[in-house]
Amino acid sequence: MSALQPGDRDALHRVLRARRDVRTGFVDTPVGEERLHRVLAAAHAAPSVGFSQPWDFLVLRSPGLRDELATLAQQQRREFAASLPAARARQFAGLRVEAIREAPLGVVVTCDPTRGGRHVLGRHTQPRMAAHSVAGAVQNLWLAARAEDLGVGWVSFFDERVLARTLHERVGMPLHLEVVAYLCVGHVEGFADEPELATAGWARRRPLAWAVHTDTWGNHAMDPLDETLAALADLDTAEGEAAAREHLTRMTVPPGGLGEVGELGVRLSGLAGSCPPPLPEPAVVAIFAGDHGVHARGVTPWPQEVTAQMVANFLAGGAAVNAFAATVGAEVQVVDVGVAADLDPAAGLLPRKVRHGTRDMTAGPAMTRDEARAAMRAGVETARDLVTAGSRLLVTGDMGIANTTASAALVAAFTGASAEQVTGRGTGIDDATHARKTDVVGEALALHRPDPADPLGVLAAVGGLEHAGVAGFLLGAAALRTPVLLDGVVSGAAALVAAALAPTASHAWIAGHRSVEPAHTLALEHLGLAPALDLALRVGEGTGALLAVPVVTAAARALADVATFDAAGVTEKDRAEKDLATEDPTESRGDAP
Ligand SMILES: O=C(O)c1ccc[n+]([C@@H]2O[C@H](COP(=O)([O-])O)[C@@H](O)[C@H]2O)c1
Ligand SMILES: Cc1cc2nc[nH]c2cc1C
Repeated sequence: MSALQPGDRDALHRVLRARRDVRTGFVDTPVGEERLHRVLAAAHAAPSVGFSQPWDFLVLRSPGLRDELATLAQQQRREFAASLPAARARQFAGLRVEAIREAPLGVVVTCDPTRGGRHVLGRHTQPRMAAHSVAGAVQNLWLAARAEDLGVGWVSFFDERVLARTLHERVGMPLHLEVVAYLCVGHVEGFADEPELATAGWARRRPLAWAVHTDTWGNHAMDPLDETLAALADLDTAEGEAAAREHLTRMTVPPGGLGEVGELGVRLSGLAGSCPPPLPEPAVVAIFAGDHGVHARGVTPWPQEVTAQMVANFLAGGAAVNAFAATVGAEVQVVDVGVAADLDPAAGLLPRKVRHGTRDMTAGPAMTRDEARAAMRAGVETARDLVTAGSRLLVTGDMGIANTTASAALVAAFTGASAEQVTGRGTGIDDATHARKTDVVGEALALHRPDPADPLGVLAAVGGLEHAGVAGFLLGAAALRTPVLLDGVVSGAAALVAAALAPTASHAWIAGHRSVEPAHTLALEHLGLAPALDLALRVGEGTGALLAVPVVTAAARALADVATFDAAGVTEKDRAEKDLATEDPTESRGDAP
C-alpha cells in the first residue's frame, strides 16, 4: 500500500539537498490551486504530538495585508541591524531577509496549544511539543513545495505578539494561537546551489561529524583536538605567500615600504592560499575566563571573585574590551572554561566550564591531563563555532585573577628562562608581592620540572584553564585557515603550548601587541612573532589585540586595492634606471652642439 518505489530514496535525497530558503527571485506567476493543495496536504501529513495536528494554515493573497506585514518585518530588520557590531552590520546591509511583498502568497502556519483538549498524549510532559510538531509540518511543506518548483522563505523578522495581534485585527485569527511560521511562497527564477547566507559569507555549513556524538557526549568520529592536530600536519602556506610577495613588488609603493604591514599581507595570503586574501572581517574576540588555585599563595592583591565580576562586566558591555571592540567593530564572546563561581546564562557567554578553577600548582599539577585536553577541546570548538558563524578574524582574550603567575611558569617552561626573568607585575603589584610571586613561580618549576617536549604535561602542571582554552582556539583557527590575533602574556603563553603541539599553526597567528609583562616579550621572541603594536598595555581581555584589528584589515585591503605600477601608469624605479641607462645622452641635452 505505502510501499516505496525504486528510485524514491534517491528522489527524496535530491529534494532534500535542493531545498533552499528563498528570499530573492520570486516571480508573478500565480500558484495554481491544485499545486498549493498538494503542498498543504504534505504539511498536514506531518507527525504531531499525540496525533493532535495542532496546525492551521492561513493563506494570505491580499497585497495590502502583505504590505502591512512587510512593514513590520522592516522595523525588526532595522532593530537587528542596530544591534550588530559594525563589521557585521555592513555585511547584513547587503542581505535580503524577506520577500513578503514579492512572493504572491504568504502562508501563516499557526499552533493551537489547546488542540486536542487536556489529555494530549506526550504534550502533558512537554508543552512545547505542540509547536515542535508544527515545525515538522513546515518542513513537510517546504520539501513538497520544492518538489513542485515553488520557492519558500521562512520569515522570522517579526515580534510574535505584534504579528499575532495584527492578524487578529485584520483577518480574525484567534488570539490564543501562536504563529510558528510566516512563509513566503511562490514560483521563483531558480534555486541556488548553496544557502544564500553561505554564498553571502554570513555563515558556513558545519561538517556532519562535528554534530554526531556516539555513546558519550563529545565522542565524535574523530576527537576534535586530534582532528585539528592532524589537519595542521600539512598546513602549506608557500603558494599564497609567494603570490603575495610577487604582487607586493608590483604595487604602487616603494619596494618594502609597507614593512611589517606587507609581511602581514604575506602571512594572510599564505594562510588563505591565494592573493589577495579575503578581508579579515567580521572580527570576534573570545575572552577565555578561568580561576587559579595558585591565587591562594598571595600572588596578586585582587580577590578571586573579580574574575566572575569582570565576566559580568564584559557581558554588560562595560569593560575596556567592550570599548575597544566597539572601536573596531568586533563582536565580544566570553568563554567560561574555569571560573570558580557558577555563572548565570547570558547572551554572549559560552558555558564551557571544565572545572571550578585550577588547583594550586605549587602543591601538585594545576589540572589533570584530561582536564587540560577538555579545555583545549572547548577552545577548538569555540574557534569552529565562531568561524562557521561567519567570523573571518578571531581575536584572543583572557580573564583570570592570578593568571600572569601561571603564564610566567608556562613561558619559563618553554623558553628555559628563569623565574626572575619571567615574573612580572601583573595587574600591578608591590615589591613584596613581586618577590613572593617570583618564589612561587620558582617553586612550581622546581616541583614539576616541566618538560617542553611534553606540552600537554606542562600545561596541566602549571597552566590555567584559560591558557588551555586559548591554545585550543589557536589550533582550531589555524586548522580552519582563519587568522587569529594574539593578545597579551596569557595568549603568548598559550601559543607556546599550541606551537609545541603543532608548529605549523603559527602561520595563522598575528601578535596584536606586546604587553609590559616580561614573559610576553620572551614568548613572542620564542615564537618568532613581531607585535603589531607596543602600547605598554597590561589589561588582558583582548584589548591590545583588538587595537591591531585595523592593521590586519589594512594589510589585506592593501593587497586587494592598491594599484599596480602598470595599472596606474606609474613608472617603476628599476624601469626609470633602465631607461636612463639606455637613453641616448645627446638626445636629452638641449645644449647639444
Ligand atoms: O595581557 C597581559 O599581558 C596582562 C598583563 C597583566 C595583567 N593582565 C590581566 O590581569 C589579570 C591577571 O593579573 P594577576 O596580577 O592577577 O596575575 C588577568 O585577568 C589578565 O587578563 C593581563
Ligand atoms: C579590574 C581588573 C580588570 C581586568 N581585566 C583583565 N584582568 C583584570 C584584572 C582586574 C583587577
